[in-house]
Parts: sequence; C-alpha cells; structure tokens
Amino acid sequence: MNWPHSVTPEALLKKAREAQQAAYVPYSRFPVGAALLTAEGTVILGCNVENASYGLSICAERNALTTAVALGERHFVAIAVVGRHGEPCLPCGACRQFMAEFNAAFFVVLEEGTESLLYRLDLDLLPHPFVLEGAFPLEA
Ligand SMILES: O=c1ccn([C@H]2C[C@H](O)[C@@H](CO)O2)c(=O)[nH]1
Repeated sequence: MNWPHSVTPEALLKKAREAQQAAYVPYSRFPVGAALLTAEGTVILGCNVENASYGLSICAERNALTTAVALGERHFVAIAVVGRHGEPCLPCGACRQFMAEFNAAFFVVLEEGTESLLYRLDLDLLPHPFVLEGAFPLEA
C-alpha cells in the first residue's frame, strides 16, 4: 500500500502508544491510544474516556478527531490506533463513519505483533459510508 507521508506508520504507532497512557478506563480496563496525522505533518493524540453511564464513553479515535477539529485541523491522511500490545485494535463502526466524514481514503495503522498493519478506510474498513447528499462539510 502506498503510504502518503514522510511521517512513517511506525512513528505514528509510537505516538498512539504515548496517547494510550492518558486513557481513562475504570470500567473496561481496556486503554486505547490514537495518533492522527494531518497533511501538514501535525500529529494529534486521543485516548478513550469512559463514563459511569457506559454509553457515554468516547473512543480514542473520535477523541483525536474532535480535538483536531477544535484546533482548526480538517485535512487528515492517517490514524494509528493501539490497544493490547501486538494485537490489531480495529476502530468501531462509529469511529469509521466519523473518519469518513473527513477523508474516505484515510490510512489506518494498527499493530500486529511487532509489525505495522495498514488498512485503507474506503477499501478495507468502510467501503459504503453514510453520505448526506448536498452537504459539503469541508467548504462550510
Ligand atoms: O477502536 C476502539 C475500540 C474500543 N475503544 C474503547 C471504547 C471503550 O472505552 C473500550 C472498550 O470497548 O475501548 C476505543 O477507544 N477504540
């Protein structure tokens, strides 16, 4: 797969591992870290944040995306996600849809053993996202 940036998948995974340190997971005890790469090379971190009202919990991926948007970033090329060491932590359906809002062809970097595993959102993880006809969020 043709990686689109000078920041490597391995460097992005390392950042995701750093982000995982901040995870707030008293209920699942399953910390997740995400590192989001912008076209300009900025890396924005996210971790999962859980709540006593379980359904309110936010995933690491959406935390990174909403943080990035609040910082004025909208042009994303890739996201690295880590959970248990060496096991691919595949983004949930809600996070896939959230990514597709900004870039249908997002690169998703996961860990498999000591290797990085690359997926494309449009080709592998969410080939048929929900789209709202007539809405152009990047131009808004
Ligand atoms: O890709 C994923 C999958 C799960 N979680 C979180 C949600 C919850 O806090 C915990 C267990 O599901 O992991 C993420 O942050 N990202």
